[in-house]
This record gives sequence, structure tokens and C-alpha cells, in this order.
Amino acid sequence: MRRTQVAVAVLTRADGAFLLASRPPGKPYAGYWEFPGGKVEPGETVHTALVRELHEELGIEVTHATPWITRYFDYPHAHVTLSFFRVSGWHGEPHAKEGQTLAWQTPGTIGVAPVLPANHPVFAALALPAVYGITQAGSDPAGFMPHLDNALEGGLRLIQVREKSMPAATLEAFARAVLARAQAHQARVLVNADVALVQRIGAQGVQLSAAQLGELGSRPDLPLVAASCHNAAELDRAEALGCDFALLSPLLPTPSHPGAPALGWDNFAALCTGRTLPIYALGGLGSADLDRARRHGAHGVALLRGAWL
Ligand SMILES: Nc1nc2c([nH]c(=O)n2[C@@H]2O[C@H](COP(=O)(O)OP(=O)(O)OP(=O)(O)O)[C@@H](O)[C@H]2O)c(=O)[nH]1
Ligand SMILES: [Mg+2]
Repeated sequence: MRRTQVAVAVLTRADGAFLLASRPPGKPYAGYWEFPGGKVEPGETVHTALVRELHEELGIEVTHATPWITRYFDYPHAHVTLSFFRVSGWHGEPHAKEGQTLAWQTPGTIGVAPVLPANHPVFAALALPAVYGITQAGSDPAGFMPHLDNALEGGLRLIQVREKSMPAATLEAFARAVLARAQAHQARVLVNADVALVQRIGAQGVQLSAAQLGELGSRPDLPLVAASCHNAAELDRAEALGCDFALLSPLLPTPSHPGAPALGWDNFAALCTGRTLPIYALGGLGSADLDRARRHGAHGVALLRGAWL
């Protein structure tokens, strides 16, 4: 069956709420909740289709839309490729022009049902924050804690414990301390590479190395599984394993990996295109680079030094 190309919008307000619409009577899956959007017509790019659909369905003019993730789903009536965009800028007040019902939703707590079956993983992806902080305690775990507290106070909600040079016992104590502080802020913690350590301390997930991606036969049984990727083959593997998100690095040259060839923005954007996984850009970035990273297809930015300033 031919694949139908669909442009889909996650219209997001400044307070983080996003818009869902119920499908009007007469369409397949009438009454189901979906993101606004619709089919790409001949001669259109996905972006122009998105702009047209939001004008037709909601009466708004899109001013800022960035590519996000892609979903491939087979319905009995159609095989669809759903190209999701985040829409964060528009003129006008969204209103239902086609008999839909509209509802603003908070990420993490969807208050409407049923939703279109293709969309379930999309809500989990939307609940991943924009910034992923990677610890840099080095040989001073105690000295790192005030930086962690500051970052949590400042809104950091996703953390990777990655301390390659820490002895095992120190690392376990450090990871437990990070987890306790994170949980007080409903922040989630992943630990680099060590599934057994994640399970022992009850952290939310593991950040798999590219080498582990090649070795694992199946997804570790944890709430969050992320992958560290550097090329298309590793991203393919991360998707096949059913990871929740990926890091893609190094985007720019960085002092933490001197001499490693950087991808650059164009290669980064090409690697993000068509991916089902949300991708965090890593390498040489600061939090001020979030919008630029998103314009190149990133879900968010992963920061080492930049998360703990
Ligand atoms: N708009 C939209 N479509 C979705 C989502 N999820 C999903 O599986 N789809 C599927 O994508 C396809 C295209 O959707 P659509 O019915 O909105 O297309 P459209 O606006 O061009 O409508 P039309 O064909 O009635 O003119 C449908 O098969 C729909 O089930 C979603 O979140 N939003
Ligand atoms: Mg539509």
C-alpha cells in the first residue's frame, strides 16, 4: 500500500500546554483525539502542508515550526507517515473551524480519551524535557551537589550520571545521592551503561553506549532506555531496540572530546530526518542553542558543563 504523508502539529503554548483536537464525525476514527494536521497534497512540502492545515483547521498563521519526530503506522484504511512538528509561534487564536473539539493538555497527564493509536508513543516523547544534564563531578562528588541542587531549582528534569573515572563504590553512592535529590523535584535519572546499577538503586533508566547497542539482543526492562549514537547505523540500532530517545554527538567540536570529528549542523539535521526517536544534540552546545538545535530536528540539547553553570 502507498504511504500517505501527513503533516502533524504539536502546537505548544509558552506554559508548555499543547493542543489536541477530536476528529469530527464522518472521518475514520471520528471522536478520537489527535494533533491538528492532515495529508500532504501533491506539490506541497510537509511544512507548507502543515501551515495550510493549521490555517484550515484552526484559523491560525504559523510563524515558528520545527521538525520533531516521524511515526510510521499502518491503519486498515491507510499506511501513514506522520511528520511531527513543534509549533511554538503563530498569529491568531486557535479555534475549531471544522467541527472539532479542542483541548489544551499538560505533558505527562493526558486528560482526554481515546487518542489515535499511532499517537501513544508521542505523548511519552513529549514528556521528555528540552534539556538533558550529564554529570561532571569528576573526583569531587560532594563539590558537585550544590551545582546539582541549583540546576534542579532552575528546572532541570532529566539527568545522566556519567562518571567514567569514579571507582565503583564511589559511583554507586554518588548515583544514589543524585537520584534522591532528583526525585525531590520529580526529575528522572539515567545511569551510563550499567543496567545492574540502575536496577540496584531504582533509577529510571540507562544510557547505553554505542557498543552496548550492538551487543544487546533486546531492550533492557527499564522505564527509560536511551542510546548514545554517532551515525545512522547506530540510530537504526537504537530504533530497532525500542529505545526511548537518543543522544547524537558530537555536533560541534568540544573540549571534552578533543580531536573527535564533529558532525556539524547539516549532517546532524540529515541524521535526524525521518527518525522515530526524539534526539538530543550533544557536543559543544549551551542552553542558548536549544532553538537552533530544534530547527535542525533535535528534540532538545544534552549538556555537560552547560547544565551546571
Ligand atoms: N491530523 C492527524 N492525523 C493523524 C494523527 N495520528 C494519526 O495516526 N493520524 C492519521 O493521519 C491521517 C491523516 O489525517 P487527516 O484525516 O487529518 O487528514 P486531512 O486533515 O487531510 O483530512 P481529509 O482527508 O478529511 O481532508 C489519518 O489516517 C489519521 O488517522 C494525528 O495526531 N493528527
Ligand atoms: Mg486533519
